[in-house]
Amino acid sequence: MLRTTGLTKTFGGLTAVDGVDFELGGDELCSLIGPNGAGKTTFFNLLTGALTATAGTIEFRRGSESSREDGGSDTDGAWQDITTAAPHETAAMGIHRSYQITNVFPTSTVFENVRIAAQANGDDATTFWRNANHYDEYETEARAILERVGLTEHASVPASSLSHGEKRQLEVGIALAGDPDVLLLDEPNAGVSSESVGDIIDLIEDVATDHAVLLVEHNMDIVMNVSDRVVVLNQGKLIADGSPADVRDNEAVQRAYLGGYESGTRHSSESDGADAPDEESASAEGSV
Ligand SMILES: Nc1ncnc2c1ncn2[C@@H]1O[C@H](COP(=O)(O)OP(=O)(O)OP(=O)(O)O)[C@@H](O)[C@H]1O
Repeated sequence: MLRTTGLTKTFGGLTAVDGVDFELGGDELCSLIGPNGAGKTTFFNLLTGALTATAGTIEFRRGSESSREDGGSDTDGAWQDITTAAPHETAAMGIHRSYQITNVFPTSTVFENVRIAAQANGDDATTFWRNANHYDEYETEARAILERVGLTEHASVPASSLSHGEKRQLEVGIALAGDPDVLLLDEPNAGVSSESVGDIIDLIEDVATDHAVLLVEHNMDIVMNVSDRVVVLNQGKLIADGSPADVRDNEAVQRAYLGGYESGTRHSSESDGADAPDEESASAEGSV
């Protein structure tokens, strides 16, 4: 569905992403882990077109075998080179991300945030005279998404009044409103209270049932439990790619990142909460 070949990004003398070969399958929930500064966010920004690669390629292939059998579009099945695509182009193709830093319209209601996102993705997003039926469709779609992310009862409150964990749920809802094939989730658990972590895990697992998901997450208990596959970046290089158990037992990964990881333990390099202005405290046990 999404693959990179030799993907590289340099900032001056620093190589943040270094020759990464990676492929994400259509039905996969793959976690991207690594120490602070390993290049994970830069890698996300390259995939969405927010940053332009220094070298290497990014390709996207829309639709799985099953969706093609169901009558997918003409471009289904063909790899497209999207290395130089801009963010609005990757979004239009079906690659969406939720942000590590809360990215909602704070004074709009929870419902409006999702409806606006659905409308922005709609066929008539650039048309001044909108079809009233389409408007109804966006409302229906927004309500279905709020139900899915567990925010129906908060639909009419301003987004600013949500707890940090609920804002994370809203961010995933906004990303879903873009009708993505690939969801890039950037630390959806960061800053979420330990009581809310279960909701976030349920949400990640739910969206992974019908989307390809690439998850950046520092909480190893979440990573080990939800992932089909784990890839590890260290100093920009991909140093491991395999099942959660294989990666956990990989010596290079233990040295670079997981040293001493045991289920339910915390480690000093965690970054959770740094971007969390809300009252809820740091994320769950098990962050590294
Ligand atoms: N715009 C930029 N200009 C210069 N250097 C940058 C820029 N963005 C990232 N870097 C550097 O690139 C390296 C990788 O950063 P990146 O944010 O991708 O790491 P990360 O794995 O996401 O880290 P974290 O887990 O802390 O979020 C770091 O050394 C960072 O300082």
